[in-house]
This record gives sequence, structure tokens and C-alpha cells, in this order.
Amino acid sequence: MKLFSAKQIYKADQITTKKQGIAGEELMERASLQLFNWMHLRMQGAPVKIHLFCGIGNNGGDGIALARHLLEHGYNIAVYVVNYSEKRSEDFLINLARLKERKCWPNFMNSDDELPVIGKDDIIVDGIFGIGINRTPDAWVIKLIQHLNNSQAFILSIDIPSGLFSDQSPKDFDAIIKSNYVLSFQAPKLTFFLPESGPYVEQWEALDIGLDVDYLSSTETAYELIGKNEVLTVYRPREKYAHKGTYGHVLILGGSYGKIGAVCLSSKAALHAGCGLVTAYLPAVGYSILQTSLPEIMVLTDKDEKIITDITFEIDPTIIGVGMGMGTDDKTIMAFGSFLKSNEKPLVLDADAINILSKHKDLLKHLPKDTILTPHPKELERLIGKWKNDFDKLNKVKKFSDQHQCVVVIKGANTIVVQNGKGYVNTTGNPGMATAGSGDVLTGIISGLRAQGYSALNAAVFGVYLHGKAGDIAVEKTGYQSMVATDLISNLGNAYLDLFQIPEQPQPSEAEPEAQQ
Ligand SMILES: NC(=O)C1=CN([C@@H]2O[C@H](COP(=O)(O)OP(=O)(O)OC[C@H]3O[C@@H](n4cnc5c(N)ncnc54)[C@H](O)[C@@H]3O)[C@@H](O)[C@H]2O)[C@@H](O)CC1
Ligand SMILES: Nc1ncnc2c1ncn2[C@@H]1O[C@H](COP(=O)(O)OP(=O)(O)O)[C@@H](O)[C@H]1O
Ligand SMILES: [K+]
Repeated sequence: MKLFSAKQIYKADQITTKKQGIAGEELMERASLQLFNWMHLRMQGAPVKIHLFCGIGNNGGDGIALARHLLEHGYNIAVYVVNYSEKRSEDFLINLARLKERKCWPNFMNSDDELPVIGKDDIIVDGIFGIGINRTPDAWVIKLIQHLNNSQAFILSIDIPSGLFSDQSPKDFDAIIKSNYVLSFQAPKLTFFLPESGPYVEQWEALDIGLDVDYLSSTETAYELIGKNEVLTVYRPREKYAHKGTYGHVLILGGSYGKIGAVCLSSKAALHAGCGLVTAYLPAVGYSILQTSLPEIMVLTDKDEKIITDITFEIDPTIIGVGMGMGTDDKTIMAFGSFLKSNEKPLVLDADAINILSKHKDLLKHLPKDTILTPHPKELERLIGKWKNDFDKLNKVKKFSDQHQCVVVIKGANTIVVQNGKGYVNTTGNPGMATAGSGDVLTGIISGLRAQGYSALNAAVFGVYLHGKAGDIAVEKTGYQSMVATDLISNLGNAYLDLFQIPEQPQPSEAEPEAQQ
């Protein structure tokens, strides 16, 4: 699913009204009807108090139009106009007049007004600011926003939580509505998925308001949301006459005394991701551990007992995953440096491989094109330096990935894969995955996919999706707290199977016998 910028949405808006020969207020009517239908379907006329807070722009206009529909269906509403500016939008004014025609008089709130009483079982509709917000709200509006956040009432935001900017980071985090549910027009916004702003969006849903399909499908976006539909387009089916050589040979290189488990996890994950062969290369101390725990995996050892000191081997792997539990001993750094200088195989780099590159930036020039780097936040900071905010981070990563022609996997709650100036935002995964070794599993999965012939970008995007999906399936049995990295590997098969599961269809009810044919 494409994640459009605010500029692109405004453009879509313009093209739609022009092509469909409709006025802006008709588009607003469509939007508000979608909002109303969504609420009506769930509330079925329940007499719960609904407080609608509407700004003076088009987001407020949506709220005012929604208020009219709710009123006409007998809902118990209170409407507030948050009068933060004199520049009211035309469509807001049209809808305000329509509401007044129906004898509904909003409360016009100004800076010195008292804050309204809101019960914790009430519903708040947040239509204060939409994607047109361009500066921090005035102090009294911030006070109102905090009052709404503290009310414990359910908050339904129109398009975007008021106070969030769709394409940049907020400056004042007290000035943002903490939304329980966001009904976002046409598509969600990138900001819903970033660590700083994401917590303001508990749940979201996109409402189709019929924006011009040609424009939407032909417009390239800087970010894309990755779900099942997107990964199914890259999935490579297994061939009947295939043999293990068809699916590549992964070499997993890493480990040090006390951290052999990281190599075990990556190697096992690579195999479960579907590659043909896996060899692990690790310090001698890991030999028995690996051979005993993972009989399917071949093992090569360094001459040193505890660390990697020399990376040379006679096998011909398809792809090499490096860094898990490897440590940053000087001898390991030397070995990794000389390995990079002579290596021509595709690479997936994680953990200490990234840490070494961060300290020895001169080595970056030896990375083969399309190397995949999978840093967690701290490793990323070491690699690209500190960032001011999430958007700054994304820009820095894009620059780094362009400069070094690599794929960067920004790990986190919504992992974002970056290549060629574009970001792919993952939707699977859960906080149960914030556990030791889950990153090692990811490196193994991505390496396993790359070995099977997936491009670097597809291996990263698909790998991140499968890893998260395995976590989502695992959590059903383990709960968040008890999930461990091995559970991700055990559920990788289920994550593959889930790709082809058709969602359950509603069963025809007994009341509709003709539908049972
Ligand atoms: N194509 C679409 O997606 C549609 C969008 N619609 C709605 O239109 C919204 C965008 O409308 P607008 O562009 O009017 O933007 P807003 O509704 O966000 O209005 C903000 C207005 O206040 C001003 N402003 C911004 N920040 C301010 C601040 N801190 N203090 C005081 N004033 C401030 C802006 O100049 C703007 O005029 C969307 O979020 C959506 O709700 C709908 O009307 C239907 C169509
Ligand atoms: N809250 C979360 N929601 C979804 N995924 C998460 C969350 N926390 C961590 N993860 C995922 O778990 C993995 C953790 O990787 P990492 O920190 O490298 O772990 P380790 O070094 O222990 O192997 C990443 O893929 C990350 O995206
Ligand atoms: K809003």
C-alpha cells in the first residue's frame, strides 16, 4: 500500500474534484459519510455521548459534516469549534451553515473558555487538525488536547491524530492527540509507523473516499506499507524438479566464546527459510555445540578457540551472513577487514560486522553492491551518527544507502527497509520479539532468502515480513513475555503457510436459506 505525502494527497484531491466534476464540499460529504457509516455500523444508535471537536480547516469541516449525519440519526452529540484561527476553510463554512440550519449550535471555543467536562465512557471525535497543520498549536489548544487525552474517553481521530504532522516530526509531543482509532482517508500516513509518532495511533484504518484511481496508481511514493499482498508478488514458488543446489548455500560467519548461540540461531533460521545448504563458520569452541544441536548444518572452524581470527574457507557459498555474536577483538577486526577486501560474494551484515564498519569506515568501500545491513537502533546510530528525529533518521539512512549502494534494514516495531531512496514499512511483528536473538534469526532468514535467488531488496522486505509474521503466530501460544527467538524459527513454516491462507468467509445464516445454494 502506498504511503502518500500530504502534498500528494492535496494533489489527488485537486485532480479528483476536477476529473469527477465535483466541488470540494462533495468530496468532504463523501468523507464524512464514510466516517458516519463506520461509526453507525458499530454504534447502532447507542445513546453514548459523542463530543466532536472541530478545527476551522477541512479536517474540522469533516467533523462538522459528520456531526450533521450523527444528528440526523438521533445520536447524542455535542459539537465544539476549536477557533484557533480566523481563516476558516470554505467547505468548513458550508458545513457549519448546514449544521446551524438543523438547529445545532456548536460551542465556539476560544483561548479563555473553560474546558468541557468529558465522561470516561463518552466518545471524542477529533477533527481539530488534519494534514494541514504547519506549526505547533497555540498554548490553549495544547491545553485542550491534553484535557482530551486525560479524559480516558475513547478518541476517534479523523484522518490523523490532531497535532501529528504527516511528513515531519512534531516539535511538541504534548500537543498531539493520543488516538485510540484513526480513520485515515484513502491511505495511512508514514508518521503512524515511526517510533516517535506511532504511539499516538493505537489502531488505524483507511477509508476509501474515491480519490482518482489513475493518479493514485501512477504516483510513485517515497514509502510503501508492506503486508501480505505486497510480499505475495515477490514470493518464488518451489520447483518440482529442484534439488538442494537450486536453493543456494548460506555461510553464516560469527560467534565468539559465550556467544555461539547467535550463530546457531542464524544458521537454523537460514535453513528454515528454505535455502539448500548452510555452513557455519565459527571459533573452534563452537564446533561440538553446533554439530550437536543442529545436525543439518555443516561447520567450519577458526584455528582460534574463542574468537574469529582468520576468515578463509574452501567452500563456495551463494551468500554470506556475518557478524552475529562475533565480537570486536582486534584480531577479528583484522580478519573481517581482509575478508572484505577479497570477498566477492553477496553479504548480509549484522551486529558486530556493523559495529566494526562503524569504527572503520574505510572498509565500507569494500562492500559488494547490494549488501544488506540489519542494524538495531544502537548499531544504526554507530553507523550513521545521531539523528534529530525519525524523519532525519530516514533521510540519513537513505543517503547512506545511496552512498554505499546497499540495503539498510532499520529494525524496530515497524522495521523499514531502505534502498534507492525508497522505504518499505513492515506491518508484521509484535513486542514479544524484543527478546535476545530475534535479530540473529532475522539475519538468518534474509540470508536464506537471498541464497534462493531473491534480490537483495526482496530478500530484506520478504524476510522482515516473514520474521514478524512468525512472531505474530508464535505469540498466540507463548504470550508476549514468554516468546523467545527459537519460537520465531519454529513458526517460520506457519508464516509461509499463512501467505496462502484465504481469510475465512462469512457463513450464510439460517435466516437466508437462498444464500446457502
Ligand atoms: N483528499 C482528502 O484526503 C480529503 C481531505 N479532507 C480533510 O482535509 C484535511 C486537510 O485540510 P486542511 O488543509 O484545511 O488542513 P487542516 O484541517 O489541518 O487545517 C488546518 C488549518 O489551520 C491552519 N493551521 C495549521 N497549523 C495551525 C496551527 N498550529 N495553529 C493555527 N492554525 C493552523 C492551516 O493553515 C490550515 O488552514 C485532511 O486532513 C482531511 O481531514 C476531507 O475534507 C476530504 C478530502
Ligand atoms: N516492539 C517490537 N515490535 C516488533 N518487532 C520488534 C520489536 N522489538 C524488536 N523487534 C524485532 O526483533 C528484532 C530484534 O533485533 P536485535 O535487537 O538485533 O536482537 P538481537 O541482537 O538480540 O538478535 C528486530 O528484527 C526487530 O525488528
Ligand atoms: K484530526
